[in-house]
Formats: sequence, structure tokens, C-alpha cells
Amino acid sequence: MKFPGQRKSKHYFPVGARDPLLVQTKPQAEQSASYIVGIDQTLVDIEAQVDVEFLQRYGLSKGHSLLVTDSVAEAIYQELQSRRLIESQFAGGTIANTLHNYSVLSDSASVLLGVMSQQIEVGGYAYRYLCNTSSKVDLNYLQPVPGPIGRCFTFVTDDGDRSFGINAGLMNRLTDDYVPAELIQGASALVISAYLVRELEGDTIKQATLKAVQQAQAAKVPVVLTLGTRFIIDEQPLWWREFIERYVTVLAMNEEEAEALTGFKDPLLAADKALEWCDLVLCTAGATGLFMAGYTEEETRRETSHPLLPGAIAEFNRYEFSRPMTRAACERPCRVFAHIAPYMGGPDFIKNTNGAGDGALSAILHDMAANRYHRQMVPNSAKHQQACLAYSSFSQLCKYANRVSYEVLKQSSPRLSRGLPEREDSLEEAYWER
Ligand SMILES: Nc1ncnc2c1ncn2[C@@H]1O[C@H](COP(=O)(O)OP(=O)(O)O)[C@@H](O)[C@H]1O
Ligand SMILES: Nc1nc2c(ncn2[C@@H]2O[C@H](COP(=O)(O)O)[C@@H](O)[C@H]2O)c(=O)[nH]1
Repeated sequence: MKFPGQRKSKHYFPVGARDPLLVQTKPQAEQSASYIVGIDQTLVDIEAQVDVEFLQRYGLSKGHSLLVTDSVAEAIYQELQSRRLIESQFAGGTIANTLHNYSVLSDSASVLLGVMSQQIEVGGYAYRYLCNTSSKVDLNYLQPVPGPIGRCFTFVTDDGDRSFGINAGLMNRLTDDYVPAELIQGASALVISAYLVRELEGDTIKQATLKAVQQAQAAKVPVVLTLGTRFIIDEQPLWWREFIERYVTVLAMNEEEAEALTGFKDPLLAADKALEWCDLVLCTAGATGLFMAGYTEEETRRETSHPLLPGAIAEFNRYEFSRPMTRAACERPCRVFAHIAPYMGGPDFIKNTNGAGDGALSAILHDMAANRYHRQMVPNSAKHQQACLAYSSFSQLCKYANRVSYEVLKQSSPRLSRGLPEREDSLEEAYWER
């Protein structure tokens, strides 16, 4: 497990197996100490640069993810091929991207639950999927299916925005007998997306996901939900609120999805509202950066030394140096908010924003898993006198998530090909300091 983000002093964090103190206390192998599990629709992103007229012609919606039928998918594919518009075909899926990035960043294991074509051809979609996934993502639990995985037409328009057309194949056929209870129960977190409820007739992934969520809840494993696209939330916002209230610990969304869920356009107010239903919120807001909101213990909350920020909640970042806790773990829960503007104002050139939000979530997951790892390695550390959800403060979580989004934008791929640099050349080290 790598240290989450960067700090000047890596206090307490066990980074080397040779540390003599750690060797004495190390209770179990790293692999079993911390891994995360995610459920996803296995699909390949077929990326192409198109104009808005193209999206309209195929009934797609700019910035969103919609399903397309087999016949529309074929027509799209033919047009893309004949006009030589396909730029890449690469493993995708919002949760699988998040797991991949988590594993790249943390150098630790994650486990993907989903389906995989039982017959694989070299160069085919399933083959590409397997080739483009980090070797630290355990694919041994995938359920074999007698047909294709999904295709995600990823349309990038001139402004760099991405829109998706999903052709499902058999990606929604995961059944609950491929959701092993003991795997979920031992995880640092279970990660799911709202996309998993978007089923067609005969699909089973929603049921399988519900089973996993219930198992996680029973074992007190945090359930992390990312909202995916606003249309799914728009269809039944009340259902989602109830679902989140019942099962979800950490909620990740962008500002549009946040508005669909809460009715608030302002990301800060939306995050505040969402805290009625869950414990920790990540709300990304494109060029405005990202917000986090959550709970901490009033008695031990820590004041920021950064300037206090104006916003819909005055001086909202006052306690951003506190670490997040579940509301239930606090005797006197206090709400905490934090915000960060894009790292260095964003890359000079953004080819496309595909996966920037997933990148931010993978950083939060890394920090959460690192907390559990550290608790298992150094159980009597002062860090664990309180049951915190993450290793770092809200402020540090924002920095790390933001830095990873920047890296996704810079690498122009939702899946990182490498982690963050050990040393930042271009930016003052102050970015990582408290
Ligand atoms: N145009 C942009 N300029 C600078 N940073 C950006 C831009 N778009 C996204 N980002 C960075 O990526 C993060 C996630 O972006 P966002 O577009 O909100 O996610 P999503 O892909 O879920 O819609 C932002 O919090 C920000 O750090
Ligand atoms: N599992 C699903 N993943 C989907 C779907 N539609 C799009 N996507 C994936 O999202 C990422 C980009 O995420 P973002 O951070 O830019 O929102 C991309 O790689 C797609 O594969 C879907 O219906 N199901």
C-alpha cells in the first residue's frame, strides 16, 4: 500500500517492509489487510471525435450516457469506421476505471465483479478489456457469459466534453451466485454505480448488486456509490434518496447529478443536503474544481489555517483539517466542508474530460483503504483513537482527488497508465502541505 497523496512528513505511515518496528506489529499479509471490491458492467470505450450534429442524429445527449439499441449501435459503428473517426478502443466502465486507478495509485489489490465473454478472440473487445486492466485488479471472480461484453461509444466534442452511447451486450447478466459473501465482507469498501440499475429485460446485475450491498452493510463495509449520469437519477430521485439513506456511506457525483438528486444547483448546498442521507460526499464541479462534505466529532474537529471561503454556506471550510467520520461514530456530529480549485488551473490543453470524476473517487478510495491498512498494521496509533473513515483530512482528500483528476486529464485517458510522480517538478511543494 502506497501512501495516499503526498506530504512533507509521512508520519506513522508504514511505507517500507523493512521497518523494524513494523515487522514486530505486522499482523497479517498486506493483500488480506486491504483491498476494495467493485461491481461493474464490463465494457470497452470506443472513442471518437464528433460534432454535436452527430450526437443529435443518433438521439444522444451531450455530456450524458444513454443506451442505444443493437441496430443504432451498428449504424454508429459503420459510420465511425467508414469516416475513420475511431481514435481508440480501450477498457472502460466507471467502476472498473476507478478500480484500475485505485490499484495504480495505491499499488494494492482490488477485485472486479462483473461478466466476461467465455470465448475470447485475440484483438476482440473482451481481449482488449483484459489487456487494458492493471494486473493488480483481480479478474478471477468474473462470471463467464456466452456472448459479448458491452460497448461504450465515447463521443468527444470540440469543447472536450464526453457523451456516451451504451450498447449493452451481456454486460448486465451478472448473477448473485458470482457475488461471494466472504470477499465482500473482508473488503475496505464496496464500490458501485447508479448505472447498475439501468437494466433491460432478462438482466440480473441490479439484483446481484443489491445482494452485495446488503452483505457489505451487514459486515460494516462502507458502500461507495457514484451516480454516473444525471438521467438515471432524474427518473426516480426519491428511490435514490431512500437507497442512499439505507445503504450508502460515501456518495460521489458531479454537480449535474447532484442537482438531479437534491434539487440544488449549487454543489455546496447539494453536498450539504446529501449529508442527510449519507456520511461523506464528493461532488466534482468541472472547471470549478471539487467539493467534499462530511461529518467529524465536534470535540476533536480541527480549524483550517487556509483562508476561510465564501459560498452558499459562509466560511464553509472552517473545519477542513478534520478527518471524516460516519455520523453514527460521532457523539456530537459536526458537518465539515472543503473545496479545491483545479490543480494548477487544469492542464494547458484538455483533449477530453472522460474519467476525470472517476479519477477523483479512486483517490478517496485509496485514502480510505490506507486508513484501514494503517489501522491493521499499527492498531495502537493515535490515528485510530477515533474511528475515522479516511486516513487524511478533508483538505488533504480534496488535494489528492484533485491532483488525480488532473493526471487523468493530462494523460487523456480514464485509466492511468502510471501513478503520480514521486516528486512534483512543476508545482511548489506547498500544494501537499497542511
Ligand atoms: N475544464 C476543466 N478545467 C480544469 N479542471 C477540470 C476541468 N474539467 C474537469 N476538471 C477536473 O476534473 C475533476 C472532475 O471533473 P468533472 O467534469 O466534474 O467530473 P465528471 O467526469 O464526473 O463529470 C474536477 O473536479 C477538476 O479537478
Ligand atoms: N458501467 C458503466 N460505465 C459507463 C456507462 N456510461 C459511461 N460509462 C463509463 O464512464 C467512464 C467515464 O466516466 P466519467 O468520470 O467521465 O463520468 C467511461 O470510461 C465510460 O466507460 C454505463 O452505462 N455503465
